[in-house]
Amino acid sequence: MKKYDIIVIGGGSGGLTVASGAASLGAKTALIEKRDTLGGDCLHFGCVPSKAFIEAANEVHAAKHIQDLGIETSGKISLKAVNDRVRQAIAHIQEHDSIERFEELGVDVYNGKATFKNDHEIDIEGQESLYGKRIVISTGSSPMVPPIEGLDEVDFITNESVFTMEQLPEKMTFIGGGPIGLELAQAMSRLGSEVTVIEAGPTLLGKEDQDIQKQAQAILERELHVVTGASVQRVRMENGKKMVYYSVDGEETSIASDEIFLATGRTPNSGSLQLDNAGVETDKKGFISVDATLRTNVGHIFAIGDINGTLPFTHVAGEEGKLVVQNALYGLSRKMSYDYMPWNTYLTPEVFHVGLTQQEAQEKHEEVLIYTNQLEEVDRFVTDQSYEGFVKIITDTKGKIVGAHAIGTGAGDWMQTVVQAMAEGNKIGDLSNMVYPYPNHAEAVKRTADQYWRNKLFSGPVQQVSSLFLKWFR
Ligand SMILES: Cc1cc2nc3c(=O)[nH]c(=O)nc-3n(C[C@H](O)[C@H](O)[C@H](O)COP(=O)(O)OP(=O)(O)OC[C@H]3O[C@@H](n4cnc5c(N)ncnc54)[C@H](O)[C@@H]3O)c2cc1C
Ligand SMILES: NC(=O)c1ccc[n+]([C@@H]2O[C@H](COP(=O)([O-])OP(=O)(O)OC[C@H]3O[C@@H](n4cnc5c(N)ncnc54)[C@H](O)[C@@H]3O)[C@@H](O)[C@H]2O)c1
Repeated sequence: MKKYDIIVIGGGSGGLTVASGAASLGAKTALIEKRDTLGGDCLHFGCVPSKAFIEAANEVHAAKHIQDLGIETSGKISLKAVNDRVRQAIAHIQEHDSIERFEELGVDVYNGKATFKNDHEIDIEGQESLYGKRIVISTGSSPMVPPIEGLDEVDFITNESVFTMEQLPEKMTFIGGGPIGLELAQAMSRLGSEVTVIEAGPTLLGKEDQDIQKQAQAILERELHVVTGASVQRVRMENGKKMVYYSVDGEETSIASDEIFLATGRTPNSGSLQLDNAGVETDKKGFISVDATLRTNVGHIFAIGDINGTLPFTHVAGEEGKLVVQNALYGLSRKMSYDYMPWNTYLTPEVFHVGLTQQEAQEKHEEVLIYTNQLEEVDRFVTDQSYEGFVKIITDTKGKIVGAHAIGTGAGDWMQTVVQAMAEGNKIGDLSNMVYPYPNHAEAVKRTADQYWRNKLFSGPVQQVSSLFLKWFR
């Protein structure tokens, strides 16, 4: 049996970070991936295809609206052509995540489904077993299929099938109004489908700051039919249409469409690992429980990425991977912190999030200060004619940033300056002290932060001392 310093199960965002990091540090490293290719969900069914798809849909949308500048356009959308572009993006990035590249880095890559034989030995379907001194589980997650009557009889689409569709459905119903549902619902609508989103919760984007939720929903409702607070009862085929029956406030209604897209959350890929053989514990939903050092209850087995049920994002899986390389190889107990972990939802306009929402901050801190700025007050957004949205920065009473949120075109890029400030322990006033080239989008951050000095300097003792001095000086 081959012996390794570290075995990584799952060749996605988290697993690849660990495998390349460990091999680069000289550890004898094995990576087991059940699919033929590396890259995981992010590359094949998640971030990469969805962002390529969204970009194509936004180009179609822009082309339709170019008439405002006097140019006529006509023609029909080819969903196949859109998805060909998606495949090109995947193929380009796949080169970076190729098996050959990882082998060159010194990783032994095994292709097959991994299961635990015991807490140190892993079986690979149809192949030899491996021994690992340390084991990292990074097997990701899959679309969660809720127990809705009829879903086993009516075909539905998920993020795993949408990027191979060739025909644009005339009407689509999305069940679930989180990031996956909304990003793709808006894209489908921009390509020309008539889209309805049915969300069980009281609002869309349940994890966002409430003011952001409100504005995002108002903007999306111009392009999508949105139903919130809905309980989906059943789905079934009727006269060639896919019917979704749901009720709001006890009143039942239905909607007919050509396709149903399910985006109701994620379920962990832990079921087939035979974790019991290793004694690794999961929570009730099957997510693998870890402590802050990302160790499971079995000290030499770690779990990172979607499988541990913390924040299901590619960059989180990557950061967790970096930490685990240190903890696993050198026996350290460094702790993972999610305090300044940003995320961005790629709607138009984008929705950016870092730290606490206003609601969370007000629960956690005795007093918080809220600074907001509308994008219509920032010249670059005005010249772009794209000034819908706002920035909100939340601080404690000493100016320490505890959360920041934005909705606006490109927010994920220009809000990054706030993430850097938070990570370096800078305060809101520091964001105002930087120089921003005029006219850029990040000035939205500066204008929000300027309010801190305005409040500090132009009210209270500083203003009083200043006016006394000016009186005397005259
Ligand atoms: C539509 C969509 C859009 C998204 N957009 C974004 C985005 O814009 N930004 C962002 O940060 N995140 C985004 N995400 C989330 C992101 O894709 C995940 O958080 C990320 O892929 C998680 O990485 P991971 O390593 O945990 O799992 P994965 O990348 O899924 O990797 C898990 C790997 O393990 C393999 N595997 C599973 N079981 C076994 C087994 N028993 N043996 C061997 N191999 C196994 C799988 O085949 C897979 O390759 C999106 C997700 C979706 C679905
Ligand atoms: N831009 C990004 O970074 C990005 C994009 C897409 C996905 N992701 C990641 O993927 C994760 C999963 O996304 P998601 O949107 O599937 O999950 P989610 O849990 O964020 O949202 C699922 C939504 O479906 C609703 N829902 C659940 N069951 C329902 C039912 N029976 N009927 C109606 N509504 C129902 C929930 O209330 C929730 O609002 C996200 O948390 C995010 O971390 C990130």
